[in-house]
Amino acid sequence: MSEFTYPAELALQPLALPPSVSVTVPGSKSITNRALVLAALSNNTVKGALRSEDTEVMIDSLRRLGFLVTEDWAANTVTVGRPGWERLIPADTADLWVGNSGTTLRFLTALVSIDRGTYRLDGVARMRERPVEDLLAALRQVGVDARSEQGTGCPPVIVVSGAGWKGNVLTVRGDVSSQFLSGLILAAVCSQRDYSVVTIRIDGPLVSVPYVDMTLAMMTQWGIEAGWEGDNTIVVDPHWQGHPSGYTIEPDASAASYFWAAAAVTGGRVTVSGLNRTSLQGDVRFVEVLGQMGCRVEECDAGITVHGGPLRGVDVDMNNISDTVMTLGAVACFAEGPTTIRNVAHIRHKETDRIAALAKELRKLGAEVAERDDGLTITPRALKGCAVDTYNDHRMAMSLALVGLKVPEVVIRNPGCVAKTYPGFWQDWEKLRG
Ligand SMILES: O=C(O)C1=C[C@@H](OP(=O)(O)O)[C@@H](O)[C@H](O)C1
Ligand SMILES: C=C(OP(=O)(O)O)C(=O)O
Repeated sequence: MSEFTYPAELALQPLALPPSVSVTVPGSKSITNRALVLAALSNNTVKGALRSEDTEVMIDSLRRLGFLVTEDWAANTVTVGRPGWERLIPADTADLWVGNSGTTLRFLTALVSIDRGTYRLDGVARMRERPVEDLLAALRQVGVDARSEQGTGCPPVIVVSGAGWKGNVLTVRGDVSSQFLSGLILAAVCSQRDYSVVTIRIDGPLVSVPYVDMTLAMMTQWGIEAGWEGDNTIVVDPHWQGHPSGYTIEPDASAASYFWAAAAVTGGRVTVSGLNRTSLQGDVRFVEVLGQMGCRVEECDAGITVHGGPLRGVDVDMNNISDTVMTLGAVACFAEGPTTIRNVAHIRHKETDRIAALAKELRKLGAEVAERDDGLTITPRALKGCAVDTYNDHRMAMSLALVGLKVPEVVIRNPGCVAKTYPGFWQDWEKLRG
């Protein structure tokens, strides 16, 4: 992302006045990466796309797979398609670099299995610690030779496919990441010519359910019948019924959480435009947690507005909105009474071990934090500014920025890690000054 440069450390200045602003955040990462895959299979244009490291590795990988991609970032529009109709995946061999993008790794591992070919997917050091074995095991059930190159259950991943999936029934575990299931649903679209449905069963609990619902809702928007059958089975009709002519991406609700939370911690008012509760993104419900803490939440045509006020601690199950755990962790430091976050053990497998990282950095800032396997309890104490580490995790950086709105001398180390999903975050954050 050449447009932005970042210092090694960023010293934050607290706000002089509570903000009273309306902001626009970039397109959703999760919707962009799904839409790029669907566009690649159906020759389509994605509008309002997010440009960030996670979407750039997706676009670069699609090119390496032989898809034709035209980018017009002045209009945030990307067009993707196949050069011919003989193959579903144009290149029969490719080496893909997924950086630290979980969605790119998991969606493309599944996608490349639908055609004959040999593919390798690898990423940064942390990506080599992020699990993918449950997805590989599911692909082996339909005759795909899918394995972790070093036997670690993590990337690098090798996928050797004969001629797509043999069979139409798979079972996948869902307790580590929902992205395995979303990848299989996306790939199922073109996986079969011989069956009328593909059935994917979920073995055990499923985390991050709203992301699976997002995948299914997008399939419907793209003319594919896919949906739940009971609580633990997904059925996909692997035949297109037609495609949209162009597809528009919503603003990113996880990115919006930092701005709504800014209103909460400062007692100000912040509107994030372009989002409402009918969003495809579960993270839009983060505002309900702020509502429980004492904020007033207002939804109108322009977007969702949060009005801050005195905050009280809450006890919440965040399994459905786990990308906002760290946002809430920062807000909790400014509430009356403790906040307990539950049922998010799976966030230990993300860009960093997010439970451990959040506990460590909030303690450095002065909060009292009790860590459990599946979450944490944050008890507010007097805070003092210090240099905080971000663990190369964009959400650590953007969440800790909230503390810097109120507490002097907060310094963010490696602020450039925001580029994973929000390269212009620091510029937009300055808009809180009015
Ligand atoms: O499907 C998706 O787009 C995502 C699913 C979630 O991952 P998990 O299912 O691993 O929790 C979320 O954390 C990630 O940022 C995006
Ligand atoms: C966990 C995240 O991303 P991913 O799993 O797609 O790398 C995230 O954006 O917070």
